[in-house]
Amino acid sequence: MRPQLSEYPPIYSGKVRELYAIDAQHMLLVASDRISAYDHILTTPIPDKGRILTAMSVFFFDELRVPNHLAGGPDDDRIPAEVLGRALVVKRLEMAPVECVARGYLAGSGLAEYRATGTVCGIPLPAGLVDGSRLPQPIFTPATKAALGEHDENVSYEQIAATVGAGLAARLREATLDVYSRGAEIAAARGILLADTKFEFGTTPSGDLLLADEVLTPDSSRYWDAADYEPGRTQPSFDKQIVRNWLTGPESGWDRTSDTPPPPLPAEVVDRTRARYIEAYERVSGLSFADWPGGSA
Ligand SMILES: N#Cc1c(N)ncnc1-c1cnn(Cc2cccc(F)c2)c1
Repeated sequence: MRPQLSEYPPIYSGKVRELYAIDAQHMLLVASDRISAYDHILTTPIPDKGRILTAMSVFFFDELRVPNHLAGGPDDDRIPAEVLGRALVVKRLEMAPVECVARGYLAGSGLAEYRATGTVCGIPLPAGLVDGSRLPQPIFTPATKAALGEHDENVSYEQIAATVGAGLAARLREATLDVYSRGAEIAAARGILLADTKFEFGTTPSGDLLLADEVLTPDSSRYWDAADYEPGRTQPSFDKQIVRNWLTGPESGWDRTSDTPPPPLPAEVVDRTRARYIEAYERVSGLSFADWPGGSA
């Protein structure tokens, strides 16, 4: 008999995910069907988004064979039926206060910093790079964890070393670049470019460094379709472009420069977006989402 979610005390509620306490050593990490766009949490959920992104994390945890915080499988008995397939039992860790970002391509805040300084997080880059340029090699561009609703702040490696110590900083950089590079290689072989990603790591009482949080999902990474890749412009998001285009198009009636919240999404936009998430998972993993636990089936 599975427990009720209400039996687990809530610890933290993020934009699209929640964290609950199971016991002194374990937590329940729950991914919702909520989607964000233009710094707003939309009122319309994308059915199965939580399950699809949980499946993606589990695929990469397994495929990359990285020491990680998973304490059970997606059908672990401690997972309540109402969140089965979109929740994972994880080991409770001492989390490093660092957003461990790896970038293989120039986009977002990295592009803005490069245009202003020629560097990202203090790392000098070649002149002449444009929006979407592939970098000569992936770079570690850490950030401080911002409060809910705020943007993380890019910081230098030296600042991270001063915060967490040189030893842990070096371990974080090495693990971040290793996991990103191998994950990006798997995805690229299947026509999906992982432009950048954000990892979180934690340590066990015995000092082991484990990969935590979600891994290489479209919420923690930029997913681009290799078939549409063209440096010199903003690349379309594999998963969110349908929503972005509708919200900024004439049909939504929404002005993203206003303070008004985005309107609800039409069913067609929801359906196409759900299909994009499933396509991303099935292309990257080679697995069928129909085989993933939970859902109405
Ligand atoms: N993962 C993990 C983790 C762990 N294994 N041990 C201790 N703490 C964390 C932890 C704390 N904050 N977060 C971010 C986060 C993730 C998911 C949902 C949320 F609401 C918030 C992760």
